[in-house]
Amino acid sequence: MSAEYIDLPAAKGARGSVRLPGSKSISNRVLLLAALAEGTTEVKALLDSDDTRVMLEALKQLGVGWSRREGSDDYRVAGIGGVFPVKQAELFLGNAGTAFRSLSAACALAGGDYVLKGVPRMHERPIGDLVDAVRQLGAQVEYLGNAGFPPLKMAPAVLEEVAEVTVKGSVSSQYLTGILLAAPLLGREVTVKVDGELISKPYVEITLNLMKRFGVTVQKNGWESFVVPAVKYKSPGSVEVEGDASSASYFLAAGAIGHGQTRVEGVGRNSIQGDVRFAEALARMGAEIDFGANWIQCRLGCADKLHAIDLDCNHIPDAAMTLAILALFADGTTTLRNIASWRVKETDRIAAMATELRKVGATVEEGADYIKVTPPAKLVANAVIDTYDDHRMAMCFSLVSLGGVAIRINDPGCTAKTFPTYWDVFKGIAQ
Ligand SMILES: O=C(O)C1=C[C@@H](OP(=O)(O)O)[C@@H](O)[C@H](O)C1
Ligand SMILES: C=C(OP(=O)(O)O)C(=O)O
Repeated sequence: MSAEYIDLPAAKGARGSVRLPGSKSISNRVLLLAALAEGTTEVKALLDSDDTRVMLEALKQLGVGWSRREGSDDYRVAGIGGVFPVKQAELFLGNAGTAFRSLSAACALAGGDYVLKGVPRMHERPIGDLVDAVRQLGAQVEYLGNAGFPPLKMAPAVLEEVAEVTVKGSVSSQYLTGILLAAPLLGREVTVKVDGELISKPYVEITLNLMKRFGVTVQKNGWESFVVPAVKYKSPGSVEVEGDASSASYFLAAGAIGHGQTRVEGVGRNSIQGDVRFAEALARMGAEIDFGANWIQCRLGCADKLHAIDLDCNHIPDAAMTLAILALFADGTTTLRNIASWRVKETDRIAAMATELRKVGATVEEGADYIKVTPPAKLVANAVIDTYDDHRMAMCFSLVSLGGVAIRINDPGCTAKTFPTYWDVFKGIAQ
């Protein structure tokens, strides 16, 4: 979608069932694991979006063969069983944190000359903690722009026989994920220690779960250290990607805001994604939630308003943005805490959320790591929302229309990062 804006009419409600696109976090991890593994992997229901496209393209440039089954989101990846065969490449990774951080670690240990770059915003997203960690292993990494940020230039690592590496966990969990995913390339046991409090922990659970499916069982000692054995990745044959739990949050919230009943299919009780716990927060706000093995359903039930909540959202940083919108429909002030990482994502999400929520009439207080949202007596109609090239800002603010006011969303095409078909799917549930 290349339109400058989309006008969403005031909707009376929301109802319906949505099949979710594939999980971004699972898709990009599985692609890298399948690439590094011995054997061929059939990857089913991969997310088709900007973030996975840059990952697929980068793997191709690094010499990994893959093909897509025509007319489907199913892929066959021919694992290389070790390090990348192409020893020189310049990779463009857009604004995909999951691709940038994991490929940085893998390329740094892969014995080649690589340059990794992205869009201007990616060059403002920190990566110093990951670079510091791979350097302990002997990686030769240089900053091409500002120290601590992409783009990065890598020369063949002079691998040292160190048995331990320490990574900081307080800015992004993706650095730890990157080191864990790449560690089996070392061919020896290595202990990865976490320095300081680790944020976004459920994403590391996804990493460990998928590494195990590819034959590498990491020994986890609390959240302090992880022992990665000297075992090579082996393809499990086939992997089916779950629906995206962060994308699910918009449709579940729609059911509550729109006083209807909505259902998402593709994630459920058995999900390995931490963002399914968004449903718990929604239940605390008064919505009725039902879980099946592979679906989640939401309705507001007899409550006519949602309850305000005060919640530590560190475990659900992405879906927590949807809670900030739900706060517009609550009976008091909602506080979302421990979300400092919002400031270094697609945009400064705390600032962006505060600015745009004020446009629809909310009273908002922001701090370094929290946001407090007090709803207006009446939502302002016809607000024009800026989205800051942040897919979640666009998807979040679409929900305001379900509260019975028209809204304009600028640059709706930015949802392509994780959900290119979002607007059609959204129109399908808005009444
Ligand atoms: O590992 C992952 O797949 C992700 C981790 C989270 O980032 P942080 O660890 O930087 O919070 C999350 O926000 C991002 O969308 C996906
Ligand atoms: C933070 C996000 O993305 P990334 O994987 O680029 O960090 C996100 O999708 O909300």
